[in-house]
Amino acid sequence: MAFTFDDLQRACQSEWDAYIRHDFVQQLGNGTLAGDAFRHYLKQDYLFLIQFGRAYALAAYKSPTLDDLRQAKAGLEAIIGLELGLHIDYCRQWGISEAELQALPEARATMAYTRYVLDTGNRGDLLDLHVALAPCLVGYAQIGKWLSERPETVRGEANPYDHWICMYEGAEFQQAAAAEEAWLNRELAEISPRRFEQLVRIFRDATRLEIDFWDMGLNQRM
Ligand SMILES: Cc1ncc(CN)c(N)n1
Repeated sequence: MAFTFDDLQRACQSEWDAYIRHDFVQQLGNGTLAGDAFRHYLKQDYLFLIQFGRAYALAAYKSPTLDDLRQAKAGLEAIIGLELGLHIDYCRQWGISEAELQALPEARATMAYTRYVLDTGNRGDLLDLHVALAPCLVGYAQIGKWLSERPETVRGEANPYDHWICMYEGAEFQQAAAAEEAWLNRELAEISPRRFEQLVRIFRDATRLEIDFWDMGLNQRM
């Protein structure tokens, strides 16, 4: 049997749905999310993206083939080149300067998630690391698509979070996530059922940590 990314998602469907359709996401789509909750999330996400940049750099270091190395570089570009650049501009529009971002302390949820991924990558192999990274890239692409398709989502100037939705539903982010999913599908096709179960555990844990990250934003917890 050849496993795929969809099998990973199905194995953790309840956690995956709780992540993709989290209250934070729904309120953001409806335009009703409290501004302070969004600002808290934005600040922590800056710190998150820097650590995830390191994780993709670790994936590059662990890549045995040129194809693997190119995939790690594409992930690094999506996070550091595309997303973090837009993020810094976006923070400025929300009254948060780059100097303020650089001086921020990390919330516990940020530390827990990012260090879990780095630790998984350090002690495991390249596939363990990409599976731990998948909820980030593939998950936000699904969130962007889900928000753009659901009828309750408020679009345009009536929603202060419309730019955020545009970033994740946009072609560049969607293509980066599709490339990551394709890489995962090639690797998952080769593994045994026992190895798949090990990867399900990693995927579930990373997805649960994404849920905690949304909770942290909603509750403005440090
Ligand atoms: C917490 C989190 N997870 C995922 C993404 C999308 N790269 C993000 N910006 N922040």
